[in-house]
Amino acid sequence: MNKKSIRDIDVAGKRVFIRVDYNVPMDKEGNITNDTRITATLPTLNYLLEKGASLVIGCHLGRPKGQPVPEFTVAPVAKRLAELLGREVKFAPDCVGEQAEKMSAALKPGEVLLLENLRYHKEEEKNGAEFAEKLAKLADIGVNDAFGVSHRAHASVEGVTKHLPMVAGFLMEKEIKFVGQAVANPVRPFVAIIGGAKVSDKIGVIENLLKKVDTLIIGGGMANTFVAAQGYSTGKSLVETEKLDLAKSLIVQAKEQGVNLLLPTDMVVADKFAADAEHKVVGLDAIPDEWMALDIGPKSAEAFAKALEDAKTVVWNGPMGVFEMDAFAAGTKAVAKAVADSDATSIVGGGDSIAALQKVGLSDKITHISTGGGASLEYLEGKVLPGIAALQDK
Ligand SMILES: Nc1ncnc2c1ncn2[C@@H]1O[C@H](COP(=O)(O)OP(=O)(O)O)[C@@H](O)[C@H]1O
Ligand SMILES: O=C(OP(=O)(O)O)[C@H](O)COP(=O)(O)O
Repeated sequence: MNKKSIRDIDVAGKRVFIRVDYNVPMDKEGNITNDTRITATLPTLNYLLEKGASLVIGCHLGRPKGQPVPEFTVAPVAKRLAELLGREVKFAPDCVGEQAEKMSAALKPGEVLLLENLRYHKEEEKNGAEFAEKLAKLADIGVNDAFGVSHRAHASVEGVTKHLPMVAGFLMEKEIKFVGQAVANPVRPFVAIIGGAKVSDKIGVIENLLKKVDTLIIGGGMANTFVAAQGYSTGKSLVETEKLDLAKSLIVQAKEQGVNLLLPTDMVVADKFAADAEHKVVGLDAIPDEWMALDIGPKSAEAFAKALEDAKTVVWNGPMGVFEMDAFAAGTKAVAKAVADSDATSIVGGGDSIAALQKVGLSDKITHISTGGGASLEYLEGKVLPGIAALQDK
Protein backbone atom coordinates (compact mmCIF):
# COMPACT_ATOMS: atom_id res chain seq x y z
CA MET A 1 0.00 0.00 0.00
CA ASN A 2 1.42 3.41 -0.95
CA LYS A 3 -0.43 5.13 1.90
CA LYS A 4 0.88 5.81 5.40
CA SER A 5 -0.47 3.73 8.24
CA ILE A 6 -0.48 4.15 12.00
CA ARG A 7 2.91 2.40 12.05
CA ASP A 8 4.39 5.44 10.29
CA ILE A 9 3.32 8.08 12.82
CA ASP A 10 4.14 9.01 16.39
CA VAL A 11 0.98 9.29 18.45
CA ALA A 12 2.34 9.49 22.01
CA GLY A 13 0.48 12.21 23.93
CA LYS A 14 -1.62 13.07 20.87
CA ARG A 15 -5.38 13.14 20.36
CA VAL A 16 -6.26 10.89 17.43
CA PHE A 17 -9.53 11.23 15.49
CA ILE A 18 -10.50 7.79 14.20
CA ARG A 19 -13.26 7.31 11.63
CA VAL A 20 -14.69 3.81 12.03
CA ASP A 21 -17.65 1.99 10.47
CA TYR A 22 -19.79 1.00 13.46
CA ASN A 23 -22.94 0.80 11.32
CA VAL A 24 -23.96 -2.43 13.05
CA PRO A 25 -27.24 -4.31 12.77
CA MET A 26 -29.62 -3.74 15.69
CA ASP A 27 -32.93 -5.29 16.74
CA LYS A 28 -36.08 -3.23 17.40
CA GLU A 29 -35.10 -2.74 21.06
CA GLY A 30 -31.75 -1.17 20.06
CA ASN A 31 -29.62 -4.21 20.95
CA ILE A 32 -26.60 -4.80 18.71
CA THR A 33 -27.15 -8.13 16.94
CA ASN A 34 -23.70 -8.38 15.39
CA ASP A 35 -20.60 -6.54 16.62
CA THR A 36 -18.06 -7.68 14.00
CA ARG A 37 -17.56 -4.12 12.77
CA ILE A 38 -16.62 -3.05 16.31
CA THR A 39 -14.33 -5.98 17.15
CA ALA A 40 -12.58 -5.59 13.79
CA THR A 41 -11.23 -2.17 14.86
CA LEU A 42 -9.88 -3.29 18.25
CA PRO A 43 -6.30 -3.98 17.01
CA THR A 44 -6.08 -0.35 15.83
CA LEU A 45 -7.62 1.13 18.95
CA ASN A 46 -5.51 -0.98 21.34
CA TYR A 47 -2.30 -0.22 19.41
CA LEU A 48 -2.93 3.54 19.57
CA LEU A 49 -3.81 3.39 23.27
CA GLU A 50 -0.68 1.37 24.06
CA LYS A 51 1.37 4.01 22.22
CA GLY A 52 0.03 6.70 24.55
CA ALA A 53 -2.66 8.33 22.38
CA SER A 54 -6.13 9.44 23.42
CA LEU A 55 -8.92 8.57 21.01
CA VAL A 56 -11.79 10.60 19.55
CA ILE A 57 -13.91 8.08 17.65
CA GLY A 58 -16.38 9.14 14.94
CA CYS A 59 -18.96 6.86 13.31
CA HIS A 60 -22.45 6.75 11.81
CA LEU A 61 -25.42 4.49 12.31
CA GLY A 62 -28.11 4.08 9.67
CA ARG A 63 -29.34 6.95 7.55
CA PRO A 64 -30.91 9.62 9.84
CA LYS A 65 -30.81 12.13 6.95
CA GLY A 66 -29.08 14.96 8.79
CA GLN A 67 -31.43 14.99 11.79
CA PRO A 68 -30.87 13.84 15.38
CA VAL A 69 -33.20 10.80 15.19
CA PRO A 70 -33.09 8.98 18.58
CA GLU A 71 -33.48 5.56 16.92
CA PHE A 72 -30.04 6.06 15.38
CA THR A 73 -28.10 7.09 18.48
CA VAL A 74 -24.70 5.41 18.78
CA ALA A 75 -24.98 5.28 22.61
CA PRO A 76 -25.40 1.45 22.53
CA VAL A 77 -22.16 1.30 20.55
CA ALA A 78 -20.33 3.25 23.30
CA LYS A 79 -21.52 0.69 25.83
CA ARG A 80 -20.41 -2.31 23.74
CA LEU A 81 -17.09 -0.67 22.89
CA ALA A 82 -16.36 -0.08 26.60
CA GLU A 83 -17.01 -3.77 27.31
CA LEU A 84 -14.74 -4.85 24.46
CA LEU A 85 -11.91 -2.43 25.32
CA GLY A 86 -12.20 -3.06 29.05
CA ARG A 87 -12.06 0.66 29.74
CA GLU A 88 -14.36 3.64 30.07
CA VAL A 89 -15.72 5.17 26.85
CA LYS A 90 -16.90 8.76 27.29
CA PHE A 91 -19.78 9.87 25.06
CA ALA A 92 -20.22 13.28 23.40
CA PRO A 93 -23.95 13.88 22.71
CA ASP A 94 -23.11 15.97 19.63
CA CYS A 95 -20.17 15.14 17.36
CA VAL A 96 -19.13 18.79 16.92
CA GLY A 97 -19.43 22.01 18.93
CA GLU A 98 -18.42 23.36 22.29
CA GLN A 99 -19.10 20.30 24.41
CA ALA A 100 -17.31 17.90 22.03
CA GLU A 101 -14.37 20.32 21.88
CA LYS A 102 -14.20 20.57 25.69
CA MET A 103 -14.44 16.82 26.12
CA SER A 104 -11.76 16.11 23.54
CA ALA A 105 -9.44 18.81 24.96
CA ALA A 106 -9.71 17.21 28.42
CA LEU A 107 -8.69 13.73 27.23
CA LYS A 108 -5.58 12.22 28.84
CA PRO A 109 -3.45 9.55 27.17
CA GLY A 110 -5.32 6.23 27.25
CA GLU A 111 -8.77 7.85 27.36
CA VAL A 112 -11.49 7.25 24.77
CA LEU A 113 -14.31 9.50 23.58
CA LEU A 114 -17.04 8.34 21.19
CA LEU A 115 -18.91 11.04 19.26
CA GLU A 116 -22.67 10.84 18.60
CA ASN A 117 -23.77 9.84 15.09
CA LEU A 118 -21.95 11.99 12.51
CA ARG A 119 -24.99 11.77 10.20
CA TYR A 120 -27.10 13.77 12.66
CA HIS A 121 -25.59 16.69 10.71
CA LYS A 122 -26.50 17.01 7.03
CA GLU A 123 -23.07 18.49 6.33
CA GLU A 124 -21.49 15.07 6.98
CA GLU A 125 -22.90 13.48 3.82
CA LYS A 126 -22.63 16.77 1.90
CA ASN A 127 -18.93 16.89 2.78
CA GLY A 128 -19.39 20.41 4.21
CA ALA A 129 -16.06 22.23 4.60
CA GLU A 130 -17.01 24.01 7.85
CA PHE A 131 -18.27 20.82 9.44
CA ALA A 132 -15.06 18.99 8.43
CA GLU A 133 -13.04 21.80 10.01
CA LYS A 134 -15.04 21.51 13.24
CA LEU A 135 -14.32 17.77 13.35
CA ALA A 136 -10.64 18.42 12.74
CA LYS A 137 -10.55 20.72 15.79
CA LEU A 138 -11.13 17.70 18.01
CA ALA A 139 -7.75 16.05 17.36
CA ASP A 140 -4.10 16.39 16.33
CA ILE A 141 -4.02 13.60 13.77
CA GLY A 142 -6.53 11.42 11.90
CA VAL A 143 -6.87 7.69 11.27
CA ASN A 144 -9.27 6.05 8.84
CA ASP A 145 -10.22 2.51 9.86
CA ALA A 146 -13.61 2.69 8.13
CA PHE A 147 -13.14 0.71 4.92
CA GLY A 148 -16.93 0.21 4.80
CA VAL A 149 -17.51 3.96 4.37
CA SER A 150 -14.49 4.77 2.22
CA HIS A 151 -16.58 4.80 -0.96
CA ARG A 152 -18.38 7.86 0.48
CA ALA A 153 -16.78 11.29 0.03
CA HIS A 154 -18.22 12.42 3.35
CA ALA A 155 -16.83 15.08 5.69
CA SER A 156 -15.42 12.67 8.28
CA VAL A 157 -13.93 10.45 5.58
CA GLU A 158 -12.66 12.90 2.97
CA GLY A 159 -13.19 16.57 3.90
CA VAL A 160 -11.54 16.24 7.29
CA THR A 161 -8.25 15.19 5.65
CA LYS A 162 -7.89 18.76 4.31
CA HIS A 163 -7.45 19.96 7.89
CA LEU A 164 -6.05 16.91 9.64
CA PRO A 165 -3.41 14.55 8.19
CA MET A 166 -5.03 11.12 8.04
CA VAL A 167 -3.43 7.66 7.82
CA ALA A 168 -4.77 4.12 7.53
CA GLY A 169 -5.58 1.93 10.52
CA PHE A 170 -4.84 -1.81 10.62
CA LEU A 171 -8.35 -2.81 9.49
CA MET A 172 -8.17 -0.49 6.49
CA GLU A 173 -4.75 -1.93 5.59
CA LYS A 174 -6.03 -5.50 5.88
CA GLU A 175 -9.14 -4.83 3.77
CA ILE A 176 -7.14 -3.17 0.98
CA LYS A 177 -4.74 -6.12 0.96
CA PHE A 178 -7.32 -8.93 0.92
CA VAL A 179 -9.98 -7.38 -1.30
CA GLY A 180 -7.29 -6.04 -3.65
CA GLN A 181 -5.43 -9.36 -3.90
CA ALA A 182 -8.49 -11.47 -4.59
CA VAL A 183 -9.71 -9.29 -7.42
CA ALA A 184 -6.42 -8.16 -9.00
CA ASN A 185 -5.92 -11.45 -10.88
CA PRO A 186 -8.95 -13.54 -9.97
CA VAL A 187 -8.74 -17.27 -10.54
CA ARG A 188 -11.69 -18.19 -12.79
CA PRO A 189 -14.56 -18.92 -12.84
CA PHE A 190 -15.14 -15.64 -10.99
CA VAL A 191 -18.64 -15.31 -9.53
CA ALA A 192 -20.17 -12.21 -7.95
CA ILE A 193 -23.35 -12.39 -5.88
CA ILE A 194 -25.38 -9.25 -5.18
CA GLY A 195 -28.46 -9.02 -3.00
CA GLY A 196 -29.64 -6.88 -0.11
CA ALA A 197 -31.80 -3.81 0.04
CA LYS A 198 -29.58 -0.86 -1.03
CA VAL A 199 -30.71 -1.25 -4.63
CA SER A 200 -30.29 2.29 -5.98
CA ASP A 201 -26.81 2.46 -4.39
CA LYS A 202 -25.52 -0.82 -5.68
CA ILE A 203 -27.21 -1.39 -9.05
CA GLY A 204 -24.71 1.12 -10.49
CA VAL A 205 -21.75 -1.19 -9.83
CA ILE A 206 -23.20 -3.99 -11.96
CA GLU A 207 -22.21 -2.46 -15.30
CA ASN A 208 -18.51 -2.55 -14.37
CA LEU A 209 -18.81 -5.94 -12.65
CA LEU A 210 -20.05 -7.43 -15.90
CA LYS A 211 -16.64 -6.63 -17.39
CA LYS A 212 -14.87 -8.62 -14.68
CA VAL A 213 -16.91 -11.69 -13.76
CA ASP A 214 -17.91 -14.91 -15.50
CA THR A 215 -21.16 -15.32 -13.58
CA LEU A 216 -23.31 -12.74 -11.81
CA ILE A 217 -25.97 -13.93 -9.38
CA ILE A 218 -28.64 -11.45 -8.30
CA GLY A 219 -30.97 -12.15 -5.38
CA GLY A 220 -32.54 -10.36 -2.41
CA GLY A 221 -34.24 -7.00 -2.81
CA MET A 222 -31.94 -6.25 -5.76
CA ALA A 223 -33.52 -9.08 -7.79
CA ASN A 224 -37.04 -7.60 -7.61
CA THR A 225 -36.11 -4.68 -9.86
CA PHE A 226 -34.77 -7.15 -12.45
CA VAL A 227 -37.89 -9.29 -12.14
CA ALA A 228 -40.06 -6.20 -12.71
CA ALA A 229 -37.80 -5.19 -15.62
CA GLN A 230 -38.65 -8.51 -17.29
CA GLY A 231 -42.29 -7.46 -17.25
CA TYR A 232 -43.57 -9.43 -14.26
CA SER A 233 -45.85 -7.81 -11.75
CA THR A 234 -44.10 -7.65 -8.38
CA GLY A 235 -46.94 -6.65 -6.04
CA LYS A 236 -45.67 -4.73 -3.00
CA SER A 237 -42.07 -5.94 -3.31
CA LEU A 238 -39.18 -3.53 -2.88
CA VAL A 239 -38.64 -2.29 -6.46
CA GLU A 240 -36.69 0.76 -7.66
CA THR A 241 -38.98 1.95 -10.44
CA GLU A 242 -36.43 4.56 -11.53
CA LYS A 243 -33.91 1.81 -12.24
CA LEU A 244 -36.09 -0.42 -14.43
CA ASP A 245 -34.50 0.80 -17.68
CA LEU A 246 -31.04 0.32 -16.23
CA ALA A 247 -31.95 -3.23 -15.15
CA LYS A 248 -33.26 -3.99 -18.65
CA SER A 249 -30.07 -2.67 -20.21
CA LEU A 250 -27.91 -4.69 -17.78
CA ILE A 251 -29.71 -7.89 -18.79
CA VAL A 252 -28.88 -7.10 -22.44
CA GLN A 253 -25.27 -6.14 -21.63
CA ALA A 254 -24.72 -9.43 -19.75
CA LYS A 255 -25.87 -11.37 -22.82
CA GLU A 256 -23.67 -9.33 -25.17
CA GLN A 257 -20.63 -9.81 -22.95
CA GLY A 258 -21.16 -13.53 -22.47
CA VAL A 259 -21.68 -13.22 -18.71
CA ASN A 260 -23.86 -15.87 -17.15
CA LEU A 261 -26.49 -13.70 -15.39
CA LEU A 262 -28.58 -15.67 -12.91
CA LEU A 263 -31.82 -14.15 -11.69
CA PRO A 264 -34.39 -15.85 -9.47
CA THR A 265 -37.05 -17.97 -11.16
CA ASP A 266 -39.19 -18.40 -8.07
CA MET A 267 -39.79 -16.36 -4.92
CA VAL A 268 -41.04 -16.71 -1.36
CA VAL A 269 -43.82 -14.14 -1.12
CA ALA A 270 -45.50 -12.84 2.04
CA ASP A 271 -48.69 -10.93 2.78
CA LYS A 272 -46.81 -8.46 5.01
CA PHE A 273 -43.27 -7.54 6.09
CA ALA A 274 -43.32 -9.52 9.34
CA ALA A 275 -41.86 -12.68 10.86
CA ASP A 276 -45.34 -14.19 11.27
CA ALA A 277 -46.57 -13.24 7.77
CA GLU A 278 -48.49 -15.74 5.69
CA HIS A 279 -46.06 -16.92 2.98
CA LYS A 280 -45.73 -19.26 0.01
CA VAL A 281 -43.44 -20.11 -2.90
CA VAL A 282 -44.56 -18.85 -6.32
CA GLY A 283 -43.23 -18.58 -9.87
CA LEU A 284 -42.41 -15.08 -11.14
CA ASP A 285 -45.74 -14.87 -12.98
CA ALA A 286 -47.77 -15.47 -9.81
CA ILE A 287 -46.73 -12.79 -7.30
CA PRO A 288 -50.07 -11.63 -5.83
CA ASP A 289 -50.79 -7.89 -6.09
CA GLU A 290 -50.87 -7.18 -2.37
CA TRP A 291 -47.95 -9.49 -1.48
CA MET A 292 -44.18 -8.98 -1.49
CA ALA A 293 -41.16 -11.11 -2.40
CA LEU A 294 -39.00 -11.54 0.70
CA ASP A 295 -36.72 -14.41 -0.32
CA ILE A 296 -35.62 -16.31 -3.40
CA GLY A 297 -37.47 -19.60 -3.87
CA PRO A 298 -35.99 -23.13 -3.57
CA LYS A 299 -35.53 -23.61 -7.34
CA SER A 300 -33.55 -20.36 -7.55
CA ALA A 301 -31.46 -21.32 -4.51
CA GLU A 302 -30.63 -24.65 -6.14
CA ALA A 303 -29.62 -23.02 -9.42
CA PHE A 304 -27.46 -20.43 -7.60
CA ALA A 305 -25.77 -23.17 -5.54
CA LYS A 306 -25.06 -25.16 -8.71
CA ALA A 307 -23.41 -22.14 -10.33
CA LEU A 308 -21.13 -21.81 -7.31
CA GLU A 309 -19.95 -25.44 -7.38
CA ASP A 310 -16.93 -24.91 -9.61
CA ALA A 311 -16.28 -21.23 -8.76
CA LYS A 312 -12.68 -20.33 -7.96
CA THR A 313 -13.25 -16.73 -6.83
CA VAL A 314 -16.46 -15.50 -5.19
CA VAL A 315 -17.38 -12.00 -4.06
CA TRP A 316 -20.71 -11.65 -2.24
CA ASN A 317 -22.56 -8.64 -0.89
CA GLY A 318 -26.17 -8.54 0.24
CA PRO A 319 -28.41 -11.31 1.61
CA MET A 320 -30.74 -13.27 -0.71
CA GLY A 321 -33.76 -12.44 1.43
CA VAL A 322 -34.94 -10.97 4.72
CA PHE A 323 -32.77 -13.49 6.60
CA GLU A 324 -33.48 -11.77 9.94
CA MET A 325 -36.88 -13.53 9.83
CA ASP A 326 -36.59 -17.35 9.80
CA ALA A 327 -39.34 -17.77 7.20
CA PHE A 328 -37.25 -15.81 4.67
CA ALA A 329 -33.74 -17.06 5.53
CA ALA A 330 -33.57 -20.24 3.42
CA GLY A 331 -32.22 -18.61 0.25
CA THR A 332 -29.39 -16.86 2.08
CA LYS A 333 -28.59 -20.06 3.97
CA ALA A 334 -28.42 -22.14 0.77
CA VAL A 335 -26.14 -19.65 -0.98
CA ALA A 336 -23.92 -19.31 2.13
CA LYS A 337 -23.56 -23.10 2.26
CA ALA A 338 -22.69 -23.27 -1.44
CA VAL A 339 -20.01 -20.58 -1.05
CA ALA A 340 -18.64 -22.33 2.06
CA ASP A 341 -18.59 -25.75 0.33
CA SER A 342 -16.83 -24.48 -2.81
CA ASP A 343 -13.04 -24.36 -2.83
CA ALA A 344 -13.12 -20.79 -4.13
CA THR A 345 -11.31 -17.85 -2.59
CA SER A 346 -14.32 -16.12 -1.08
CA ILE A 347 -14.91 -12.56 0.07
CA VAL A 348 -18.17 -11.75 1.79
CA GLY A 349 -18.76 -8.11 2.72
CA GLY A 350 -21.36 -5.86 4.31
CA GLY A 351 -22.84 -5.37 7.77
CA ASP A 352 -25.92 -7.50 7.19
CA SER A 353 -24.13 -10.07 5.04
CA ILE A 354 -21.65 -10.68 7.89
CA ALA A 355 -24.57 -11.05 10.30
CA ALA A 356 -26.30 -13.49 7.94
CA LEU A 357 -23.15 -15.64 7.68
CA GLN A 358 -22.75 -15.72 11.44
CA LYS A 359 -26.41 -16.62 11.87
CA VAL A 360 -25.89 -19.73 9.74
CA GLY A 361 -22.54 -20.49 11.43
CA LEU A 362 -20.42 -20.44 8.28
CA SER A 363 -18.15 -17.42 8.82
CA ASP A 364 -15.05 -19.53 9.39
CA LYS A 365 -15.45 -21.15 5.96
CA ILE A 366 -14.98 -17.81 4.16
CA THR A 367 -11.52 -16.65 3.05
CA HIS A 368 -12.07 -12.99 3.96
CA ILE A 369 -14.99 -11.37 5.73
CA SER A 370 -14.96 -7.73 4.70
CA THR A 371 -16.51 -5.03 6.85
CA GLY A 372 -17.48 -3.19 3.64
CA GLY A 373 -20.32 -4.21 1.33
CA GLY A 374 -20.78 -1.30 -1.09
CA ALA A 375 -17.11 -0.35 -0.52
CA SER A 376 -15.81 -3.78 -1.53
CA LEU A 377 -18.06 -3.79 -4.62
CA GLU A 378 -16.75 -0.39 -5.70
CA TYR A 379 -13.18 -1.47 -4.98
CA LEU A 380 -13.83 -4.55 -7.09
CA GLU A 381 -15.17 -2.36 -9.91
CA GLY A 382 -11.74 -0.77 -10.02
CA LYS A 383 -12.79 2.59 -8.56
CA VAL A 384 -10.44 4.68 -6.45
CA LEU A 385 -12.30 5.06 -3.16
CA PRO A 386 -12.27 8.72 -1.98
CA GLY A 387 -11.54 7.75 1.63
CA ILE A 388 -8.43 5.84 0.59
CA ALA A 389 -7.27 8.41 -1.95
CA ALA A 390 -7.35 11.12 0.76
CA LEU A 391 -4.91 9.31 3.07
CA GLN A 392 -1.30 10.52 3.40
CA ASP A 393 1.04 9.14 0.76
CA LYS A 394 4.11 7.25 1.92
N1 LIG B 1 -36.48 -9.22 -0.91
C1 LIG B 1 -36.13 -8.32 0.03
N2 LIG B 1 -36.99 -7.32 0.35
C2 LIG B 1 -36.64 -6.41 1.31
N3 LIG B 1 -35.47 -6.43 1.99
C3 LIG B 1 -34.58 -7.39 1.69
C4 LIG B 1 -34.88 -8.39 0.70
N4 LIG B 1 -33.80 -9.21 0.63
C5 LIG B 1 -32.90 -8.78 1.53
N5 LIG B 1 -33.36 -7.69 2.18
C6 LIG B 1 -32.71 -6.93 3.28
O1 LIG B 1 -31.48 -6.39 2.84
C7 LIG B 1 -30.77 -5.99 4.00
C8 LIG B 1 -29.30 -5.94 3.73
O2 LIG B 1 -29.03 -5.10 2.61
P1 LIG B 1 -27.66 -4.32 2.41
O3 LIG B 1 -27.53 -3.24 3.42
O4 LIG B 1 -27.58 -3.95 0.99
O5 LIG B 1 -26.56 -5.45 2.76
P2 LIG B 1 -25.16 -5.34 3.52
O6 LIG B 1 -25.41 -4.66 4.85
O7 LIG B 1 -24.69 -6.75 3.68
O8 LIG B 1 -24.29 -4.53 2.64
C9 LIG B 1 -31.15 -7.00 5.07
O9 LIG B 1 -31.55 -6.30 6.23
C10 LIG B 1 -32.30 -7.81 4.45
O10 LIG B 1 -33.38 -7.99 5.32
O1 LIG C 1 -23.25 -0.36 6.05
C1 LIG C 1 -22.55 0.18 5.19
O2 LIG C 1 -22.47 -0.24 3.91
P1 LIG C 1 -22.93 -1.70 3.36
O3 LIG C 1 -24.40 -1.91 3.70
O4 LIG C 1 -22.71 -1.60 1.88
O5 LIG C 1 -22.05 -2.71 4.00
C2 LIG C 1 -21.66 1.36 5.51
O6 LIG C 1 -21.74 1.73 6.86
C3 LIG C 1 -22.03 2.56 4.61
O7 LIG C 1 -23.34 2.96 4.90
P2 LIG C 1 -24.18 3.78 3.78
O8 LIG C 1 -24.44 2.83 2.63
O9 LIG C 1 -25.44 4.23 4.48
O10 LIG C 1 -23.31 4.93 3.35
